[in-house]
Amino acid sequence: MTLLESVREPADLKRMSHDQLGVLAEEIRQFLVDKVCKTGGHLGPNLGVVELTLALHRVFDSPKDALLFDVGHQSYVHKIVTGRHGGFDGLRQQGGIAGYPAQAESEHDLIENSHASTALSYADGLAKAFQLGGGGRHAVAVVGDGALTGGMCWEALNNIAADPERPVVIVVNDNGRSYSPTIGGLAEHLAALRLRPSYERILDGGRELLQNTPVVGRPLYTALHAAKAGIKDALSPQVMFSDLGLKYFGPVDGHDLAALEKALHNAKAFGGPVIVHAVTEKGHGYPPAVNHEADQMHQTDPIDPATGLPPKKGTSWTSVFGDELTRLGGERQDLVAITAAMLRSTGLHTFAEAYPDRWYDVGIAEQHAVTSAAGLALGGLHPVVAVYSTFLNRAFDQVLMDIALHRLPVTLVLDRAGITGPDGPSHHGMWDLSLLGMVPGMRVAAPRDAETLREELREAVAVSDGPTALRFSKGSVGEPLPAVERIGTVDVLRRCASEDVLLVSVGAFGTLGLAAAGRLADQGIGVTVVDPRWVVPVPEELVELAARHRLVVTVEDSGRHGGFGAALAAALRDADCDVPLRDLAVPQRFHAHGTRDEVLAAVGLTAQDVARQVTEWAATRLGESQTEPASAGEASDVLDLDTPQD
Ligand SMILES: Cc1ncc(C[n+]2csc(CCOP(=O)(O)OP(=O)(O)O)c2C)c(N)n1
Ligand SMILES: CC(=O)[C@@H](O)[C@H](O)COP(=O)(O)O
Ligand SMILES: [Mg+2]
Repeated sequence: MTLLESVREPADLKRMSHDQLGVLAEEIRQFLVDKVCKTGGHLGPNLGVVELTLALHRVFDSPKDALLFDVGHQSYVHKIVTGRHGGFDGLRQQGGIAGYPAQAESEHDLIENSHASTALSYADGLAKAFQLGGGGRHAVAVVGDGALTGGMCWEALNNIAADPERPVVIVVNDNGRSYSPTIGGLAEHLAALRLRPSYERILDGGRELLQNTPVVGRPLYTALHAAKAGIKDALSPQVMFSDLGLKYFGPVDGHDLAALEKALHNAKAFGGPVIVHAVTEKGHGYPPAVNHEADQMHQTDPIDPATGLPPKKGTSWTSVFGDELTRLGGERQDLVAITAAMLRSTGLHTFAEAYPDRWYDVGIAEQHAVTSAAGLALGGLHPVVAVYSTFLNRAFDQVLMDIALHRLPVTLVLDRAGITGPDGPSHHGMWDLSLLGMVPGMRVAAPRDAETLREELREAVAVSDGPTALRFSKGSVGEPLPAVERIGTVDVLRRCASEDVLLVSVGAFGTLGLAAAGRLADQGIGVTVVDPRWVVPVPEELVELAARHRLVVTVEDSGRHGGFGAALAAALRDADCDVPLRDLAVPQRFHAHGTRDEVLAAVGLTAQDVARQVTEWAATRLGESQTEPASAGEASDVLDLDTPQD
């Protein structure tokens, strides 16, 4: 049995010698590479926190002490040492362990957030609860240098520092990277500090020598120590942190277990809010990750462990967006781009390479991204803010009150909209339509393929009297879905003369809508399929078209509450139209991880499910005549004109 297999709980770590822990760390690294190369996941971040996590579980007593991981993508080692190493073959897979902490998996997992910059706020709250409960417990938060660029961290620090006895231990895991390299003034401070581990080692060595030198040694050491303190204060955010009332320990080599334990023990004994600054390397110990040119394998698909290379994938929505924005950037000098620490994963890197002065990385700071975009627009520019759909949640008030209230020309590009899959409930982009549908003056487009993405992006940045947004899925963009006709802004994808059933497919669900219509045609049910293209506000010509049908069905990869179907139903009511409408959408609950297709199947959003639902509704709404399946060879009694071959 390997040492890794022998670890069932954190207490097992406390019985190990440092030599054994060194062997264990290497076993864990090999284990992570073996498993995550097969399943995909956050390989780089977790390779960087092996020693740190071992030290944390040796010094503190989880779950009596609360161990919190900001974002939580770097919690695989924590899962390994809390009895879950057997679950890694199913990592991020349906029914398998999550890629983030999960309360249902372990008493050691407290927060499953995955949205960055929240751990310090949880820690502040937990620490207050521990103080009220009689003390003796610590709230320990591991926060990355990237997460530390998020505004909530500074709100929390302000509160944590308010009480000199607040039992909070903040472990800054400083590897110099977010998804993108970490930016900003704080990053500069941390970088200045990062230089110091060697400086500390030199001084430690000098201390040894001088303290053993008779007569002159000790006074000389005292003078040097004073000089060090002066340099340290001048050089470090220790001044910044200590001015905030936080004791600073570090920087500590985040791969030196003994040094980490020493710093954490000092922090634990301090009795008030402290910061331990650990300097780590993302991907540490696995060169394909350390040297990964894009993001040090922040998040990787399944890869060949020997080469670190993933299998070839199709053209992504993200790359279509990035390329078209770069083309637009050559035509429009007023276009500028903003990322929140995710330059490449949102596809903005091509624009950034082409126009180095017209893009901004604001750190993991979506609220600032949106309101600074408002500032750029007030300055006469047209900003394009690219974020993942789920992270826009955080900046809703900024969209509402800083952009829309001023009717500013800002375009939000929401990647990973709809069900994303392996990252689980906090990453499914299922709230953007519900949120943006509430914003006065907001216009939202949902492209169905590469061509409509290019077209709708151009339409969006052409709007100058208010905000616009585009939303598209994670992954490959799929086959072209040509229209047979355009009515206003609405594209007809499949025409049925009977005008019995109108199926409205939103965005990438155009494929789903056409496949369902094909199944229904086989049953003699004629369906016209349309793509609204612009889904907020509901196009008037769509309301008119729907009013002419006997049954309207909408399908959308977004939350049902406040989704497109709900908006179309309201528009039909406002038009005094009582055509029955059925809205098929993502149920308003948290959906566990799995592949995108698995999660969609679990909520009935497949062509088969949609066809079955429509058949049932048609039977009740349209009477028997529409549901008599045309017998083999007999033409169905529904004329399907111009029906494209499926
Ligand atoms: C609000 C929010 N925005 C963006 C992300 C996407 N994201 C996940 S991890 C990450 C980088 C985190 O960097 P850091 O905190 O330094 O941790 P590291 O990966 O370096 O260990 C980002 C941007 C997120 N999870 N939450
Ligand atoms: C933790 C985080 O927010 C991302 O790293 C998340 O894993 C999304 O990754 P993709 O960029 O693969 O969608
Ligand atoms: Mg980092």
